Amino acid sequence: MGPGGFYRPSNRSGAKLRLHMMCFGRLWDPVTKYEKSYRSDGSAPPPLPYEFISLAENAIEDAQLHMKLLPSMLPDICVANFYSYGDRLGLHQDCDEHVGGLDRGLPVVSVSIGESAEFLYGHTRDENKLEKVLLESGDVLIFGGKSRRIFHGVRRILPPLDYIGLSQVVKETGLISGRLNLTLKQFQF
Ligand SMILES: O=C(O)CCC(=O)C(=O)O
Ligand SMILES: [Fe+2]
Repeated sequence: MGPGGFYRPSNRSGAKLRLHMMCFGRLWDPVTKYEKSYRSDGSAPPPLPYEFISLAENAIEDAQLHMKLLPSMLPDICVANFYSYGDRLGLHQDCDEHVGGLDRGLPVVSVSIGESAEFLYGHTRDENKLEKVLLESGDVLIFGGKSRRIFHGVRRILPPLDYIGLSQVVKETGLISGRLNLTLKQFQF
């Protein structure tokens, strides 16, 4: 893709991540975190689409019906990750946002579209003690409150489904085979 589109970022060691990424609303990068406004290709992130904001707000409102203690959150950043079959994301915490928001447990809203993923999470880095959940197309995962700093990662993307097995949303958007994840967060606090 051209400037500002999906790219493979590098981590501190210089190794490329096993996924493609782009940001909306605000720039985040594994090395420079939230420090820069422009990518090395000179591009600034496109604004956060209104539809992304309302999706996150609606998801949180729905979750609050079941979990009254879950704080509200107004997203100002979306990290979009695209995983091809064979891609993955190592264990990490999302903790580069403003510490005030982290301490208050402002939730992360994570939307999955396309192929399914094995998502690991827990309060430890020890892979053997982590929980596993299958994230399928259309799933919305929320982690906030005391779980805002959980370790998490994508262990693997499941093999591509045949066309009939793909969800309506994937057929309608013409998404190529793979998994799109939208992670919505509030940086500013
Ligand atoms: O793809 C996912 O489900 C997780 C993405 C993620 O954890 C991140 O971008 O920080
Ligand atoms: Fe994350």
